[in-house]
Amino acid sequence: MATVELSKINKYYGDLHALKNVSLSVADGAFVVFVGPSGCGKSTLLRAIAGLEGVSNGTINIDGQDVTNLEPADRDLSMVFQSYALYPHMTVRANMEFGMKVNRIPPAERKARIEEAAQVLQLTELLERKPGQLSGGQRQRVAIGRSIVKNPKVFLFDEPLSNLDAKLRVQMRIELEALHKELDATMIYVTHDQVEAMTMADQIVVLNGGRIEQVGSPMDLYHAPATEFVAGFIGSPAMNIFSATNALGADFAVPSGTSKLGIRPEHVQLGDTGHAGIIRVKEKLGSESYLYIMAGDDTQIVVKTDGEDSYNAGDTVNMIFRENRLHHFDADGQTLK
Ligand SMILES: Nc1ncnc2c1ncn2[C@@H]1O[C@H](COP(=O)(O)OP(=O)(O)OP(=O)(O)O)[C@@H](O)[C@H]1O
Repeated sequence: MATVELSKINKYYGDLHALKNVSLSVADGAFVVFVGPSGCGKSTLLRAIAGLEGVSNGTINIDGQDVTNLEPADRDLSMVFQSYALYPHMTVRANMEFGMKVNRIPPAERKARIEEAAQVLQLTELLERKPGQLSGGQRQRVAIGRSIVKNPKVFLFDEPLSNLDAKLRVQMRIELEALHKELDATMIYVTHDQVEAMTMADQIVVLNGGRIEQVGSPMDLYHAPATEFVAGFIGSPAMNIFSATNALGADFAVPSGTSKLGIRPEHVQLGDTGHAGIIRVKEKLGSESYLYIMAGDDTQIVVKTDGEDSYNAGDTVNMIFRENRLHHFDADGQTLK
């Protein structure tokens, strides 16, 4: 277990400024998730912590030690990749043992660690199989097992669940959360799936264009996004964001300097009075539905309803906005307090 401290990290790939002055403190035992759109620098930042990628300037401390110029193998961390990166010709046991052999862990200790990890990850029956004889989820568990047996100070995960089908992804997500509690380990996890971020993280780090946009607990980010970008990125379906000066926005009393307004789909209700709109599309998800409503001025508002509602595409409806749930953004995309 360990803390991770990043201080003013910059990374250039030629002219491309991929990481811009990134500073971050990861607490001992925290589960921190990096999210952001494709190309925002998530993987680069994780690989920089791992030592797989050098930084142009700035420092990385793990457990109080400056590791900025250390080789990956000397940083005492382990990384689980999207591709699992298992050795196909080796059994599960040999895959898990390999790193420990390199680190000269004695055989009895290796055996004990493998058996313990196999039990936690339900791999005991599979230890003598080769990766080709395993399902995707089982392979992923082996990749995680290989990390656990190394007993690292910090676990790094680079989109480890994105090759799994939806059901298995949810299962593995829950297993990883349980594992985090059981090991009490510091974990840093990269994903572009904001549901994974919301459900797994103690702290979410939202990256945008190589910069940290906001750091906070999932609920902080959901309820108090610091910027329009975070407001639009966290939450599914996304927050409705519309101009403060169009026909819809002009109806609200807003703080001076407000350029745009935002409201989450569950904070708009349908009733007998309110802003009129026409339902363009209704998406039925079973337990809930999303109504895509045209509210004039080309403003589309998404409203979340329960799965039992009787609205249909083409219906005219009235929307009631819960004004205490409105978010106000200035012209620079900053949230107005
Ligand atoms: N080896 C490299 N050489 C040059 N540019 C790179 C290299 N690796 C990444 N980049 C660029 O750096 C930026 C950040 O890339 P990075 O892979 O960290 O993004 P990401 O947020 O992980 O994206 P994704 O979700 O698509 O994996 C991108 O513009 C990318 O094209």
